[in-house]
Amino acid sequence: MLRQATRSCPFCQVRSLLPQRLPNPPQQTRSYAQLQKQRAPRNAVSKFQQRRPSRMVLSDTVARPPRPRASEKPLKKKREPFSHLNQTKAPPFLDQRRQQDNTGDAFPPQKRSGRDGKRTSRRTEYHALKMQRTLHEVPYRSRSAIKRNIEEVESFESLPLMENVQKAILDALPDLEYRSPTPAQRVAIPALLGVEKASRSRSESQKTGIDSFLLAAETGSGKTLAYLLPTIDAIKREEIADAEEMARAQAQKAAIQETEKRDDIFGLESPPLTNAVDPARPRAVVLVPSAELVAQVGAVAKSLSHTVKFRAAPISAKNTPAVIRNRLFNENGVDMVVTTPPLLASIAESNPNILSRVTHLIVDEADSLFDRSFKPSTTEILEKSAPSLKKLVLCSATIPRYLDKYLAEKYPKMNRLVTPNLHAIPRRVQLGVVDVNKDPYRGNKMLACADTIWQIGKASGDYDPSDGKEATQVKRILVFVNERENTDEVAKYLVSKGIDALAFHRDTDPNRQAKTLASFTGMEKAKEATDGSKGSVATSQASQSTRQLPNTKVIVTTDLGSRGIDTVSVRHVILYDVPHTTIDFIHRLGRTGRMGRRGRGIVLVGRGDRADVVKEVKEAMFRGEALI
Ligand SMILES: Nc1ncnc2c1ncn2[C@@H]1O[C@H](COP(=O)(O)OP(=O)(O)OP(=O)(O)O)[C@@H](O)[C@H]1O
Repeated sequence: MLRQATRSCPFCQVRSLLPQRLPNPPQQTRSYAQLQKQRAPRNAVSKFQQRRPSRMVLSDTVARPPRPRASEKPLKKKREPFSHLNQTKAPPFLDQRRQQDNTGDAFPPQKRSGRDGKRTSRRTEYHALKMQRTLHEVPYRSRSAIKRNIEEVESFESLPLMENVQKAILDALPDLEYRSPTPAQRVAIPALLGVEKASRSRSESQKTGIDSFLLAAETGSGKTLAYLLPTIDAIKREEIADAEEMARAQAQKAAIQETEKRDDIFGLESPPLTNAVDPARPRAVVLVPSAELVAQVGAVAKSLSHTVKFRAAPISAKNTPAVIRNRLFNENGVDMVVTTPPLLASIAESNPNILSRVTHLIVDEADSLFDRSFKPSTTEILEKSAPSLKKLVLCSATIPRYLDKYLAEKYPKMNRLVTPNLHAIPRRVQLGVVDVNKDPYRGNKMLACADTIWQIGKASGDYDPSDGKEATQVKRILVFVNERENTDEVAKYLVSKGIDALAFHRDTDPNRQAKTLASFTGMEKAKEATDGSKGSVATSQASQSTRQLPNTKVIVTTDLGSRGIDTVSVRHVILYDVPHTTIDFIHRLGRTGRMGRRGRGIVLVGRGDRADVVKEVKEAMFRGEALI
């Protein structure tokens, strides 16, 4: 009993009262803090951490070139909490700094961090987000340097793009009176055109013949044009160079034939040279993860091709074999193919020549395309196109650590093009939180979701700062759930509450999908304005309910709807489930507030949801900081 009492009370000093024969257990001498540690070891992980998919973690070194290998760098001593005490010699860096600094002040007022020991401004610590370890940190010093550099690019005219490519920009951005490049475009276009060719990249291209780029920029920042414009410019220049080369070769051949003909009077006349194009051998390939993105990027490429005159072939598994064949094996040839990796890899198996002329390979949404499901087909295409490849561009709004690590190993000299706001959600997007556990919902999330949609729908028209006028009458709301199985269930419930809602997932009927998305991506907007139709797909479903919410359309979707889709008309995003990672937060909230517009995200926090994570995301958004 006595021993038990002493064990349970760490401060108890009655150990000496114990009889000698009882062995003195070592833990009795430990402090309370030590006992606490013993109960909850430092490296213990919470249930949430155990469940967290370890690969979905954002990299904190996107902007930096990879570290030297272990064999190249000196071994660093591990830092213990009290390791700075009991030292008999000042560390060498302290001596050096003291020598440099005449004041002798060895400890600057600001926190020093980063591998290079440069001064960074003190930023807020996000503990819950740190547990998720999902966000990238670009030092604020680097962000300012990038900002200063991109300020020099004021307009598209100042970029060395070909004249007709400059003109084509008007076709790609038709509704805008004043067009200036976005930060992503200011960073990427000069680098991809070779104006700001980093020395690292140059030395690599001399070795391998491939210039590799990683374009990491926030959602809705115009990455599509950032890679399409320089690619189209390059393939047009190649085309001109090839035509000149061909003309020269033909002239040479004709001259040789002429002399041979003069010398050989009995020889047969050789057949005339044909200028037939080689079908299905594109110069550029754009890889994207979904058929919806194929259609979207294909539409931008097509809009540019009206002025520049090049042939773009968007092909996906949603097209019929006949359509794919016609687009790919066009008798006039094809310059750019926009597709998904599995489809192109399967075509390349039966037609190995298809990748034999590719000089530009763009991997959009690179974090998805280098994830487990797409990686085999993406790398296969990369390997097959390597002999002719000149430029490899990887592009994404989020760079997880597994991708950063993979790229550092595979392309150590990769040119990293990062925008100042990477991994931050724009401040013009507000985040609201609905506590589902409170009245009137009392844990009923579906009710909370329906009520939130009704409140948005009934509110008077939003003011659209980009238009300078009242926003469109129809309000479009995206609801994100974590599991695909829940999309139908939630959509059904919303319909029963008089809301025009649709589930959008991989198995949705393609025609219905296309129609629904068109209304959210702004393609149907013009039609609506002219014929006054609401373009609703689910109106008939909604009409079953007695009370109807007018002029509001809702799509209930998963990550499928969060990747790359340019939902310009969406002003409200509801996060029905708290996203598992900050990567998902960025992509889902990234569907609103695109390209300078304002937006609102609403998170429904129920039982078991990480309210602490939501709180820190909200704080980071308010401060305009990266979600680290
Ligand atoms: N320079 C510009 N000025 C105004 N609008 C632009 C400009 N460049 C692109 N846009 C528009 O911005 C919107 C978003 O572009 P885009 O889809 O390329 O973004 P993104 O960076 O790829 O987004 P995400 O990461 O979500 O895929 C599009 O509607 C596009 O037309």
